Amino acid sequence: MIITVDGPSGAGKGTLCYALAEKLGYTLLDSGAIYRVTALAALKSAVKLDDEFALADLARHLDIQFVPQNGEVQILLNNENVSAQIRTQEVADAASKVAVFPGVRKALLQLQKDFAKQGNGLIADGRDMGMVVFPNAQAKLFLDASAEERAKRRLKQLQSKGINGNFDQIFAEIKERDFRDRNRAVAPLKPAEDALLLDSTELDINEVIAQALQFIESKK
Ligand SMILES: Nc1ncnc2c1ncn2[C@@H]1O[C@H](COP(=O)(O)OP(=O)(O)OP(=O)(O)O)[C@@H](O)[C@H]1O
Ligand SMILES: Nc1ccn([C@@H]2O[C@H](COP(=O)(O)O)[C@@H](O)[C@H]2O)c(=O)n1
Repeated sequence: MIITVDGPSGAGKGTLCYALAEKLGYTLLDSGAIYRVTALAALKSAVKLDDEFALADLARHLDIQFVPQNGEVQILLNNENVSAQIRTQEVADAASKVAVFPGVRKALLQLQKDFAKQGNGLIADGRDMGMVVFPNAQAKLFLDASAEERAKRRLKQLQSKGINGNFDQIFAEIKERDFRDRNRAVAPLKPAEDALLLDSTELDINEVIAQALQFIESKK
């Protein structure tokens, strides 16, 4: 079974997908990490973030590995563990810039589809999982939350890591990334017609997981 979870930044997709993968024993595809690694590779090699041709070439030749370790997946770029580096705000912002280019998206498509070949079921987390990468998925979810709630969550997440964040700045960054993700010409962020829309603004994580599991069961 393939389950897709799409939605904007900070809606709780990663948290939900991790829990679903654990509960169901499925493979997890964090497609955002692939865009982040592409962006990091560009930043490291001084490829400009507006050079579609060079970015697509970089994406086609990306040396990326996903290495399971102690229940987590470590992400390697050119054999270097970049799991922490790809989580910075700079890389998130760069990822949403490189993700607008059709050439980049095309170059990364097969890599994402290949995750379904592992055969034990797949939970795919991203922006275009249900619409583009796995249009035939059996269960599609679109997880949303208000931009203000998502910014609050991101601030709390930073504070829990001992990092001081600024709410207004995080709120502005979330809205900017939403705009870019929702308005790009190719694979814009939007729910598939057959997706369950789940607004988590007023739901805690356990309620989101319970509703998602109920929906998945109904699709089995
Ligand atoms: N329903 C919820 N209620 C409160 N906090 C939540 C909820 N879901 C997730 N969170 C928290 O919000 C933060 C962001 O969640 P998460 O990283 O899962 O979002 P995301 O949609 O995967 O974001 P991105 O697309 O940017 O990776 C985390 O700190 C997580 O613990
Ligand atoms: N399927 C996807 C996944 C991600 N993106 C872009 O990457 C950025 C980072 O994603 P995170 O989920 O890790 O925050 C995101 O803002 C998107 O621009 C994408 O286009 N398609």
